[in-house]
Amino acid sequence: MAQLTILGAGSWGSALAMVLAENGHEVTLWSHNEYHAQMMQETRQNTRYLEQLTFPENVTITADLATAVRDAALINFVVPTKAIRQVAQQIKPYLKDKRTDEWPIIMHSSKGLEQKTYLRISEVLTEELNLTEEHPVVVLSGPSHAEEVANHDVTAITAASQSLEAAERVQQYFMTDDFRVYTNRDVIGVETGGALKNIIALGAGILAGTGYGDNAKAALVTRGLAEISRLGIAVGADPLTFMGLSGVGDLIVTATSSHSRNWRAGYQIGQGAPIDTVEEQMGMVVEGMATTIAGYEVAQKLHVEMPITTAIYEVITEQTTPQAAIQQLMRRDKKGEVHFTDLQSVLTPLEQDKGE
Ligand SMILES: NC(=O)c1ccc[n+]([C@@H]2O[C@H](COP(=O)([O-])OP(=O)(O)OC[C@H]3O[C@@H](n4cnc5c(N)ncnc54)[C@H](O)[C@@H]3O)[C@@H](O)[C@H]2O)c1
Ligand SMILES: O=P(O)(O)OC[C@H](O)CO
Repeated sequence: MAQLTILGAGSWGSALAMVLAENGHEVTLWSHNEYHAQMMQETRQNTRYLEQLTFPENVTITADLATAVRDAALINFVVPTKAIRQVAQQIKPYLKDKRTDEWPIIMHSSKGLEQKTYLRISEVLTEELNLTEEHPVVVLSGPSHAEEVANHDVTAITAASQSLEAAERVQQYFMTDDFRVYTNRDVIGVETGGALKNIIALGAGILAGTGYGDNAKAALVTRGLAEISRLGIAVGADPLTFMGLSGVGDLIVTATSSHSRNWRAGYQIGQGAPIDTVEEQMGMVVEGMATTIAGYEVAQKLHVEMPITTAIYEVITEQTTPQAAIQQLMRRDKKGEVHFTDLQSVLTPLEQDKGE
């Protein structure tokens, strides 16, 4: 059985460590917080982030990066997006030599876009770890609340990589009777779907907190998916990916569930909580706040129309209220719903670019 490492001992890192351990692998779970690591190693619980889980014996918890990384066959980054680059820089000295040693699979299971650069997480990892086409990143993404995975509820998820072989190895490591993994080649689509759905989940929480009902939620999720697809296609995603687990699947699970931290943060905003306190009060990462800013800025830069994202951006930057933002959205110019021909008009220039 393989030696596999998870970097980040929050709710998702802990749930994924459990999945791998239940498959018989030797798992090392790294926390950047020494006290937290020691408590988890002693009590075999992660009461701070995922209290229902008991770590199997074959999970070792450490705060020592060298121990975590040195002999790993797989290194899975599961830290908040804002910490990805820094953690990648920290592990660099302990990685094997790509030219001579067996190189570990580098993967991540986080969901976001880097602030200011708007890079996807796989791009940040590729940049920092000098990855090549021979060793591309694998992305694990899809509808998956850590709490439900910890409870052995049924989950289906996607492992995406430019290397089908690497994606299949990840599929093999993670797949259990209640954790089903599909492979996918569209890294751009899988990552943009996973990141941008957090914006819409935040919006769904805002709607619910403001008192709107199911019609509004369905409108938001459906038109939100149109926006996610539009931006995703503009950066090179396969449109069909947004119909899959990491697209509409993740949007449903996040925008319709009170398990979602993004939804809950939005709900508090809708209820009138001061915006600057919401993330801190949650005590866990709420990727949707930073992703809304990055998503809004990149849409502006690429001239992609994203009215819902813009409305949520204006609410969280306190330029407008949820009620005024919703009214503004409803009073936009009359539109037709997107048809296949519209999609073609987006795709054709992109296809031509690829051919040149
Ligand atoms: N929780 C879920 O259900 C779930 C499911 C799928 C994907 N994700 C994604 O996984 C990522 C991690 O989320 P989570 O739910 O585990 O978050 P969390 O808030 O539960 O835990 C975050 C972890 O990251 C650590 N951390 C914070 N700053 C750090 C830093 N600078 N360096 C190293 N570690 C740091 C924290 O100590 C904590 O252990 C996010 O991108 C999230 O969107 C979460
Ligand atoms: O709790 P959230 O909102 O961070 O969402 C968790 C996962 O991304 C759902 O797939």
